Amino acid sequence: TRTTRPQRLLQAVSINAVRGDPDSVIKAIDHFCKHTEWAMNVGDEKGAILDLVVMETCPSTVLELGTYCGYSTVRITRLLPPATKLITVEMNPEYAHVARQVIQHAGLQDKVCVLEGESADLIPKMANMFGIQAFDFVFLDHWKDHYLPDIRLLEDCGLLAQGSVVLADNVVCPGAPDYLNYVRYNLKYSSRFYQAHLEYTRVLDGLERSEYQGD
Ligand SMILES: O=C(NCCCCCn1ccnc1)c1cc(-c2ccc(F)cc2)cc(O)c1O
Ligand SMILES: [Mg+2]
Repeated sequence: TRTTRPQRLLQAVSINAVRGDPDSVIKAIDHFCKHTEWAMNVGDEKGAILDLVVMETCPSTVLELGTYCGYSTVRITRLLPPATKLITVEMNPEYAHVARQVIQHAGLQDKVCVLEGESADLIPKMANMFGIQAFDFVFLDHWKDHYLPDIRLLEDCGLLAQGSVVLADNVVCPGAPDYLNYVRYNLKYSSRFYQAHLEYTRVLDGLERSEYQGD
């Protein structure tokens, strides 16, 4: 049977990227998506904004919702100091399997935990599972209609603290209008928009950075 797009992306990584070198993994995926086959990674343009927000946040606990093939997982984790941990949630087992191999190729497997399952089921268990209080940085890149319910769930589970930064991909395309309305007009958040383009295209898109102001 035909291979899947994530499997073809992984093959491009295993052929073109240097084991243990996260930047070569990122470059191999971007090259594959620009020249061979589009895939829904955050990409290089929005990825550079993601890098800046991560670096200015200096997080010690990170949550990503929506792993896909692990591109943004590698982008974020390569910037984290040694003692930090990144938890990433993927409900599609096939995506999760490819992501683990991409993350391993980058040599970052010891700093990443790929959780398979629904974010709504997993979020309430995270404090106990990992012995954490709050996440310093959250990257939203899963189903766009789950952004709002999941940020509310993170609040209700006490997993956001004053200064926690939530960065959301695709707030223009495909869009997350209910989420944008919530973070922009709710006094619990200080929010700003970063205009960019849909990965590997000229279609308008952007990221929304929302800082939790505390309860
Ligand atoms: O749907 C997206 N991501 C979620 C994938 C499934 C997540 C599963 N999951 C993981 C955890 N819980 C649930 C997405 C889509 C597009 C896009 C844009 C234009 C277009 F024409 C087609 C597609 C671009 C992105 O950047 C995206 O992120
Ligand atoms: Mg996305």
